[in-house]
Amino acid sequence: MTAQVIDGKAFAAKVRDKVAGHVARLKEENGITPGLAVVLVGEDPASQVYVRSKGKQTVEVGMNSFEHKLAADTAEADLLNLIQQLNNDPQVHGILVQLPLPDHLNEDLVINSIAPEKDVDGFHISNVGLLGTGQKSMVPCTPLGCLMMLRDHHGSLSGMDAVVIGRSNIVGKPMAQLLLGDSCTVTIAHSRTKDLADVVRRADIVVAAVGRPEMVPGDWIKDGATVIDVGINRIDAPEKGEGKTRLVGDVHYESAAAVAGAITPVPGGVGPMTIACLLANTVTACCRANGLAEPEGLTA
Ligand SMILES: NC(=O)C1=CN([C@@H]2O[C@H](COP(=O)(O)OP(=O)(O)OC[C@H]3O[C@@H](n4cnc5c(N)ncnc54)[C@H](OP(=O)(O)O)[C@@H]3O)[C@@H](O)[C@H]2O)C=CC1
Ligand SMILES: Nc1nc(=O)c2c([nH]1)NC[C@@H]1CN(c3ccc(C(=O)N[C@@H](CCC(=O)O)C(=O)O)cc3)C=[N+]21
Repeated sequence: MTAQVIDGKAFAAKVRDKVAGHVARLKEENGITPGLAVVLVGEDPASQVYVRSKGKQTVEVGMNSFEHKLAADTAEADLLNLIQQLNNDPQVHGILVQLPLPDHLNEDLVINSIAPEKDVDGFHISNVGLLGTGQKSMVPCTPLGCLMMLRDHHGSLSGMDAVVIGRSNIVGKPMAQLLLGDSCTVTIAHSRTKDLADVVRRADIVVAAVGRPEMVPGDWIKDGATVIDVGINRIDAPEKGEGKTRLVGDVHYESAAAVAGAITPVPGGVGPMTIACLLANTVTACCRANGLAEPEGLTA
């Protein structure tokens, strides 16, 4: 089977259009402009690229973007103070603290200091608990984007065998919760999993979120399975010229695309959906904060 390519870039553009429509209505009918605050600590080049891209897309859909860039050696108390200010600022409906944080900062403490209703990443312990118990929450952007693409492709996911490779708090675990919520039979694999190849071969849906370039080969994929590749790995690309690099996923794309039913590419798959879902979560947060009806089709 040759896989259908799931075009995350095109899907993300549609999600952003919907978001822009809701933003326009909020402005016109309610006089409210949704606002997203992004906090970046330090100068990690990849993080700087993501933050710039988020800011640009936030403005493009008509929302306010507030960027806070702090020095790498910022004291924890100063960061917590800034978050407190943003929590209290009625212009700010969503807060994102870019991860990873420098080592001297306690990531859990920082994330849990964000007001849960403004936690558009869905990383706060309240949101994690709400998601785990099937209650209304803020859903982490990357897994939400994956779920939207899966639902769009399959309609119902009920009864499907899903394998999530990776158990991080930001991707693997919430992804597994969402798939369970849609009645998949879910397996979570990780670095201690025995016979990973055999586990993956049983899956109708494979979500790879590991951070190891091209570690999942095509011969692990069941014929016709749907493959969602979350990995973003920059590797050397001497074929493009000296010192050049390129992005690859956690799945070996060519061999997997030869057997899968559908597959997301890297780049142009999950990545763009992550940012689109961040914007969607910000509109959702804004509507909830103002007691307005939630936008349809933008939440889990
Ligand atoms: N597209 C997007 O929007 C986003 C992409 N990413 C990308 O997704 C990938 C994963 O990110 P993240 O979840 O933060 O990563 P983490 O490093 O936090 O987690 C990686 C997971 O993979 C598991 N793992 C590591 N090695 C193996 C192995 N050999 N076999 C099976 N499992 C293994 C680890 O297991 P264990 O727990 O046992 O150590 C861990 O659970 C990265 O490439 C990241 O860049 C991340 C966020 C957003
Ligand atoms: N608090 C927090 N929330 C996050 O959601 C978060 C984070 N911290 N830290 C880092 C990871 C990573 N992440 C990505 C977002 C978009 C792309 C993306 O748009 N990728 C493009 C390619 C971009 C490029 O060319 O480098 C694509 O896949 O097509 C990738 C990765 C969000 N993360």
